[in-house]
Amino acid sequence: MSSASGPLPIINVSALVGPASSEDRAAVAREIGAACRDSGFFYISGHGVPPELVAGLDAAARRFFALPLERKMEISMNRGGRAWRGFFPVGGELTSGRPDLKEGVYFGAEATDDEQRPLYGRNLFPAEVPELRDTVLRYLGMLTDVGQAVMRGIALSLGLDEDYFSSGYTAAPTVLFRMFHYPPSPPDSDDWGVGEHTDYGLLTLLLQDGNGGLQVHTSRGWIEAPPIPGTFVCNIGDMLDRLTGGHYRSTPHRVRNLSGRERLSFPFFFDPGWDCEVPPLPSLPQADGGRPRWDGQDLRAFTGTYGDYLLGKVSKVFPQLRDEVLDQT
Ligand SMILES: O=C(O)CCC(=O)C(=O)O
Ligand SMILES: [Fe+2]
Repeated sequence: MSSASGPLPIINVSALVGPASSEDRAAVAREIGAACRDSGFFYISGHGVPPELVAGLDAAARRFFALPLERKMEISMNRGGRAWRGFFPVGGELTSGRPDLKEGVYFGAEATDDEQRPLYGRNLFPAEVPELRDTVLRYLGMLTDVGQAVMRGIALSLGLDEDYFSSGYTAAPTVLFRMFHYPPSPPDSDDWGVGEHTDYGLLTLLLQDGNGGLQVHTSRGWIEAPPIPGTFVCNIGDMLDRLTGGHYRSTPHRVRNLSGRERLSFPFFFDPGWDCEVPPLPSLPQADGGRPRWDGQDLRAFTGTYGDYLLGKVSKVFPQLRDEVLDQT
């Protein structure tokens, strides 16, 4: 499969993060809207997340992944129960039914054990890398603010009030965070670190190390989304595609690590509240005339809450957790 190197826009979102004039916010919102209608992928700069925090996260994650497998298994996902937190080893996660060439740790907003819903609860942190706890929790807090800021721009770009999401779908957002380690793939490999997929919710904010490997399926074909220091890759998920009747694209992407080095990445998912239904916005007509999606799924046909949607997806990614999660729902 060929993949041209294609430019995705870099959008400075500082006017959405801090105080700014409504003209400056509207200008950023226009850039975001154009990127969402085009490939659904763009880079953000001016987000205000300190480089030391990013460097600290990378260093702590590298320390964790360098541990022997049995140490990492001490925080195995099997121990996270239906909170869906913890470590999974290489081959332990499926994308589109195939095992991925990566290992990782799932985190989310920190909650107590008595929270009564799946995919929510206490995080599992490794005893051997004590600094990971504060680093991850600080990062989650900052990225939640960045997520709200980008959603302000998305609201404005759709002609909505800038607080449309923060006072509704993201008043109590579903926040999930992962750190992934992709061992190097042989140069002739057919296997994917993450197979082709779209993300499930509203926004993904991805931090990747310097090794590259992310590819995005735009209307011009597969293009690379190389790492750009100081930025996050931002892409929109299925719920924003559904809300906008297909105007904003939830675009397929995939990863293969051909760098010959260990690749780390950190996707942060900023999604609607668990109990929210996310029907199409009445102000927008359907965009794509029923064009079939990459996986044949019809996003408009789904009924239920975002929690229902997410559980359906999770049970395909981690079949062994399905019974645990679904039995207790
Ligand atoms: O690791 C990456 O660069 C992307 C990961 C990804 O697409 C995902 O977790 O949804
Ligand atoms: Fe993704």
